[in-house]
Amino acid sequence: MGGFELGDNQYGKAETRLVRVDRDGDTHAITDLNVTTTLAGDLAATHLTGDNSGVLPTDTQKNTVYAFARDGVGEIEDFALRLVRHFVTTTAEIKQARVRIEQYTWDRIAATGHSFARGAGTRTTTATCDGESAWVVSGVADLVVLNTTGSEFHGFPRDRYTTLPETHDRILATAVTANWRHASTGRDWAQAFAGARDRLLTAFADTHSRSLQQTLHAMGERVLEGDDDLVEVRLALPNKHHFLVDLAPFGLDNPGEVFHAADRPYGLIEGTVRRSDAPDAGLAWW
Ligand SMILES: O=c1[nH]c(=O)c2[nH]c(=O)[nH]c2[nH]1
Repeated sequence: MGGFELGDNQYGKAETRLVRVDRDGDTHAITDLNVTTTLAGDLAATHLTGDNSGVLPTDTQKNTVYAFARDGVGEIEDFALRLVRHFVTTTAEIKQARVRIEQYTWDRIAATGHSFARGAGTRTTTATCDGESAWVVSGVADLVVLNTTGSEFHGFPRDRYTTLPETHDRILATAVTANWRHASTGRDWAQAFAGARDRLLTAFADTHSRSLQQTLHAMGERVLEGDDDLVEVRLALPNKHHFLVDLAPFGLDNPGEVFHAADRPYGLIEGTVRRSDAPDAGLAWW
């Protein structure tokens, strides 16, 4: 029986979610990245003896991504190059570095200089029938939107477990799931969808938000206001938290530019807006 030997190995920080905001007066730009760093080199010691003297922590790799973003990101190729060159030149044992970056592209929502949508979302519908009547619900899922300003959250109750600071200016981001109930079963569905989606986007963008709940209601009202055939809209809005990264440990300030786009947990805000004289929903929501 032979012995064992250490084979290929590498390590790093997967999926550091970085959002950078560049503010030029009232016109903002966002760079939204998913960054994975991978390092390899003379790392036998940690595997065989637990000697970590050559192991640049994955936490440090994540911090480096955020700290480098303080100087601006630019093209992702340049940002990735800056990082790999840094990693192979600062820790002697690290001989190879790989930085993979996914960049999520956002479109501007025309209403403001600080509102963005990531993709068009997914169009959805549910039709139901009980043998006599039929109902149609249409909607959109995964319509990801973000405001870089125009969002506050304060005035909430505090108890011994409350740590959340009051904020008068935060990033507000959500992935909209919205479903609207039609009164009729025959109409120009494509036009109705385009209109409702557009009104969701503009209401999100031009509502100065004091809570996501308030924004939800404004979006629901806007959907109904623009289309007499729509009688009820149900919305589910995850609050996709963006936390300002503390760059002070690296001697850097962070005036609202570099954010950690957190994945979980998230606030989940749900609500319905309906016309006071909406007809009975029947099986519409079944
Ligand atoms: O818009 C918000 N609504 C909340 O209910 C809430 N709760 C929280 O922690 N942050 C926020 N933000």
